[in-house]
Amino acid sequence: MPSLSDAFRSHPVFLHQKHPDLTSLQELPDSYAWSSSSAATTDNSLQHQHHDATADHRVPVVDLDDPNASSFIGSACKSWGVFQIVNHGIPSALLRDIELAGKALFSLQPAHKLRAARSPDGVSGYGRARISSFFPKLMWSEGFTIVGSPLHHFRQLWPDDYTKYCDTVERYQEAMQKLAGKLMWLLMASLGISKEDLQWAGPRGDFNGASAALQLNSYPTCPDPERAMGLAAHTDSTLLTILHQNNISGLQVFREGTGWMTVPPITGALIVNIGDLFHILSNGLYQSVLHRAVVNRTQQRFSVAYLYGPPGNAKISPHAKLVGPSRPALYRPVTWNEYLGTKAKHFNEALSCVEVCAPKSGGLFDVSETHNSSVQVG
Ligand SMILES: C=C1C[C@]23C[C@H]1CC[C@H]2[C@@]12CCC[C@@](C)(C(=O)O1)[C@H]2[C@@H]3C(=O)O
Ligand SMILES: O=C(O)CCC(=O)C(=O)O
Ligand SMILES: [Fe+2]
Repeated sequence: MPSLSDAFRSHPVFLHQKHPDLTSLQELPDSYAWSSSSAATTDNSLQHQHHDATADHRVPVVDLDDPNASSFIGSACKSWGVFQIVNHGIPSALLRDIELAGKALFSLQPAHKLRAARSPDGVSGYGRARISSFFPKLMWSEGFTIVGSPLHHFRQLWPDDYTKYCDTVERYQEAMQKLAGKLMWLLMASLGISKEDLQWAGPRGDFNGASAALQLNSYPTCPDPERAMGLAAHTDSTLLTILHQNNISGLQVFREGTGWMTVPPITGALIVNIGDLFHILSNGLYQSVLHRAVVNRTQQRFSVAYLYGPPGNAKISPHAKLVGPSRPALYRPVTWNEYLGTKAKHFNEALSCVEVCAPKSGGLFDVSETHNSSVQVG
């Protein structure tokens, strides 16, 4: 069965590995300047959105212990594509431990971190975001991707001390896998899809064989945050992503008609966002949300994304229950690896690459405008 580690073998992404020590820079180098003036007031402004705090303008928060959680999640997905969850069952000590592991990793000396550098055709390891190759400017962040066991890379980083960090990552992966399965069924229930209707979830409906990547992100303090970009606007190529951010804000989601909205940190809450594969599965009913991370002058920010996808051999297509004479299937079947390959080549156009027919502008499910506009540098 193809594994996630094979995804980039035929689509290597070449990024110059030399990473300056961002923490030592007093001024923003031109190679990191996404906008020319710090007084950017256009739509692409990198500044945090100042919005009124009415309920419509806040990312929904769902209590997973609420008996109506599934229908709240359904409405959140239709109108936002993202929501925060509380009472999710992940112990706060585990969230703290994974954050400490990330902090320890990113505070190693630059040359030391490169011992665990990601190779161009590999998926795991230290480096810039994969999407960097699509932009003329560099992002003010560093990342570490883990698929499967971190043992090999962690041994390079901490020859005497790797077991405790491996243990944290394993516990985190296990807890996230369970939570992701639970979220999948809440999402399915909100669409009227039951266990019998989803073959690839396995006979017990536990999504055994599902694949995932764990992405640790660090956003060092930045001397000129209004002109820099932490992580450029993108959608995740996942079914869903579960994100833990430390108590420093920076994540923004794009909302049609409103623009960029900050997702405020809530202690102990996790953020869930819909990815492109769920967008396909739901036949466009739940749209994958465009998001980005901005940086700030005074506090280093960390985030941990659990990028969850189907088993390697599963073909994801619009679910039969969501397809009918008045609603034809909008996307063709794809495996996760095929989709990651398409993303590696076409980035934010990947979703339109798997559309069944050419996008019709102004159509009910036409998201191409949002996705196109995201690649512009402001
Ligand atoms: C399983 C995945 C999903 C990946 C690629 C691969 C491993 C790393 C993931 C991310 C994490 C950071 C944003 C993103 C856009 C990136 O550059 O690397 C993600 C990408 C995707 O969602 O497409
Ligand atoms: O750091 C964040 O808030 C966003 C991270 C993200 O989007 C990702 O890792 O895919
Ligand atoms: Fe993301």
